[in-house]
This record gives sequence, structure tokens and C-alpha cells, in this order.
Amino acid sequence: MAETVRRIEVSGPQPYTVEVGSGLLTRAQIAQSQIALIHPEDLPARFVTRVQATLSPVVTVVVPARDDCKTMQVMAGVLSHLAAANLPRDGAVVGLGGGAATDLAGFVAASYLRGVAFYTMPTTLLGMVDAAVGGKTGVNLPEGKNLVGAFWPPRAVWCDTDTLETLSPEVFREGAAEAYKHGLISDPTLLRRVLDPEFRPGGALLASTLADAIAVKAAVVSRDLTEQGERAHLNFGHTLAHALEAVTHHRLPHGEAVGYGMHYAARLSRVMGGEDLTGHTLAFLRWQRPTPLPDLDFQAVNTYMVRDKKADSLGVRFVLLRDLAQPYLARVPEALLRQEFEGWQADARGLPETPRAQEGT
Ligand SMILES: NC(=O)c1ccc[n+]([C@@H]2O[C@H](COP(=O)([O-])OP(=O)(O)OC[C@H]3O[C@@H](n4cnc5c(N)ncnc54)[C@H](O)[C@@H]3O)[C@@H](O)[C@H]2O)c1
Ligand SMILES: O=C(O)C(=O)C[C@@H](O)[C@H](O)[C@H](O)COP(=O)(O)O
Ligand SMILES: [Zn+2]
Repeated sequence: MAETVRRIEVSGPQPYTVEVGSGLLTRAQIAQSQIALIHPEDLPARFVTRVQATLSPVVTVVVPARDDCKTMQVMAGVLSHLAAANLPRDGAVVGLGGGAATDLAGFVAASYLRGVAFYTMPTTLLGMVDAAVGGKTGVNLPEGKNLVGAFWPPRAVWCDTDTLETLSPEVFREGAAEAYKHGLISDPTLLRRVLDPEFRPGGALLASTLADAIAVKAAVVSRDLTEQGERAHLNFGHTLAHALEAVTHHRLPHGEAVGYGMHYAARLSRVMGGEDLTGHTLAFLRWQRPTPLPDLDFQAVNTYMVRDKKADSLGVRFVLLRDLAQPYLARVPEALLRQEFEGWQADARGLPETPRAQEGT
């Protein structure tokens, strides 16, 4: 039985609605009659079957799991599938899956025949809170994360909370990082709600916390779709996070890299004169229990940080916090970047180790 718990409106050049609720995979309606469905190979089959029954796609393209699908090679293969199926210009691409699959699907939609309609059906917490909303699409290059892409907003987003039931606890906690980020940059009530034991699939705080975290992103991208200003604040923690993903060849997943990256950004914020918010970011890391990191060399990591898209001809800019919900962009002297990197590594080494495969959420 489909039940929409919340509808969140995204305004801008092409307004759309994000629906949050149970059973939405079987209720989605799409104006275009010819649909290409893109989903990752490890998505539970029942979700694919439900969407196929609802939307009758003319072609379904299965892509590798996680960031292995976010490559120019996979992109080229998917485009060929769409062309071979004669998907017309008035057709649509539907991205079903986590943020990696919807990022790829969106870039495919933006590129195929110079652009066709795009819809998202996120099936991870991270996808719902962040990736499926706002129209940033793209793939990675060996030189770094998300270095190619387009702003191509979806026409509608369906967050079917039933899909979260099959996530591993680790993948659920990866998504919690972006919800916590929305708490730090905009809505501090999210900080305690995200760490609450009832914020879990099927939990009493799931739908309301999820919807409020989505609302933060929806508000920002409604005001600044193409990151001319305020949207950069959604990148809090990401300058280091993307570098960590690149140096670990994506063995560190995005949501865990963001957990680590937010703590580095909180340390930088403090040394640049802001309130000390490192207690919040450490509390999150203790809750998230991310994959332990190898010893990292600042210079090697910095090679990737300088490729951040917030960099301009004068160098890299970081998103920092003066206090909770007070983000700003700043350049940080390299000596401080290095000093805080050493302190951040020491903090990361001090996190309690947990047998991740055996624990519950
Ligand atoms: N476009 C944006 O604004 C934006 C925002 C944040 C992150 N991202 C991108 O999103 C990606 C990370 O997304 P993610 O955290 O969703 O990871 P992911 O897409 O890699 O998904 C994690 C794993 O869970 C699987 N999975 C998906 N749904 C499932 C379900 N319901 N049950 C069981 N398994 C399921 C996936 O196939 C994958 O193996 C990164 O590439 C990141 O760069 C984009
Ligand atoms: O939507 C945004 O804007 C964000 O920055 C959200 C981030 O969580 C997300 O990881 C995004 O893909 C990063 O964008 P990028 O421009 O740094 O690649
Ligand atoms: Zn992110």
C-alpha cells in the first residue's frame, strides 16, 4: 500500500517534487512512454521487478555496483544501449539505486541526444538525502572524483522508504553522514536525531528525519542550482573526502569519506577562529565507525585536494563553519592544512575499532 509521508518541493528553472514514503516504487508515474531504466547489479531484484511492472521500460541497463559505474567507459556502454534500443528524444531515463547509479544515470540523461528527461528513484539513505536531489550528475576520472558531469535536475524524485530495509548497517550509516552534514550547515536539530537509535529503517524517527534532511538540500538547490554561491556549502567536508576516495581508489565509500572529511573541516574551522565543533564531528565518527584509514601522506592527499571544484586560479577554498548553521568559504594557509591534517590523522587513529561485519545498526 503506497503512503506518501512528505512532499518536498524544489523550485528553480524546472520545479519538481521529492516524495518520501512507503510503496512509492509501485506508484511512480512518468509522462514519457519510452523509458530507459538504469540500476546497479547488486540491487535486490524485487525493487527492479516492481519498477519494471510500474513503468514498463523499453530497455533496462544494469551497471556495476558503487563507484565502479561512475566511469567514462561505463557511461559509453550505457549510451550505446540506449541508442541500440532507439530511445527517442521524448523518452526518459530513470535512475534506480544509490547515489553512484543515479549520478551516472543523470549524466547519461543529460548527454544522450543532448538531453532527455531524467527521474530518480533513490534506494539508499545517501541517495535520498542528497544525491538524487539537486541535479548534480557525473562520473569520476582517474585524476579525481566527479571531475566530469552536468547540472541536469530530475523531473521527480521518489524516495521509497521500503528500499532502506535491505541496506547493510554500514551503507545506512554512510548516508547518515550527509544528513549530519545538513545538520551542521543548516539545521542543528538533525544532529541528535540522526544519532538517535530510532533513526533506522523502520524506526520511529526515520521518515521525519529523512524528510527534514532532504528539505535542507531542497532549499539550497532551489536558490542556487548551479553553485554560483550558497550551494558550495553542501560541500562541507568534501574537499578532503573526495581526496580520500581518490587515494584509496574508492575502497573508502563516499559517506565514510564525508564523515572523516567533516572532522577535518571542523578542525580547520576551529583553527581559523570559529567555534569548536569538533565534539560533534567526533561524536558522528564514533557512531559511524568508518573503515580505518591507512597512514596517509599529506602531500599525496593534497594533490587531489587541489583539484576540488571549489578551487579557482588563486587556489583551493574550504567550506568552514563559524558556528552551527553558519557556513562560509575560505582559503586556508597550507601550513595550517598540513598541521590540522596531522591532528586529524591522530584523531582518526584514536577511534574505537569495531568488528564491522558482526555488529548491527
Ligand atoms: N549528485 C549528488 O549531489 C551527490 C550527493 C552525494 C553523493 N553523491 C555520490 O553518490 C555516491 C554514493 O552513493 P551511495 O552512498 O548511495 O552509495 P552507492 O550508490 O555506491 O550504493 C552503495 C551500495 O548499496 C547498493 N544498494 C543500493 N540500494 C540498495 C538497497 N536498497 N538495498 C541493498 N543494497 C543497495 C548499491 O548498489 C551499492 O552497492 C558517490 O558516488 C557520491 O559521489 C552524489
Ligand atoms: O549537491 C551538492 O552541491 C553537493 O555538494 C552534495 C555533495 O554531498 C555531493 O557529494 C556532490 O556530488 C559533491 O559535488 P562536487 O561538485 O564536489 O563533485
Ligand atoms: Zn557528498
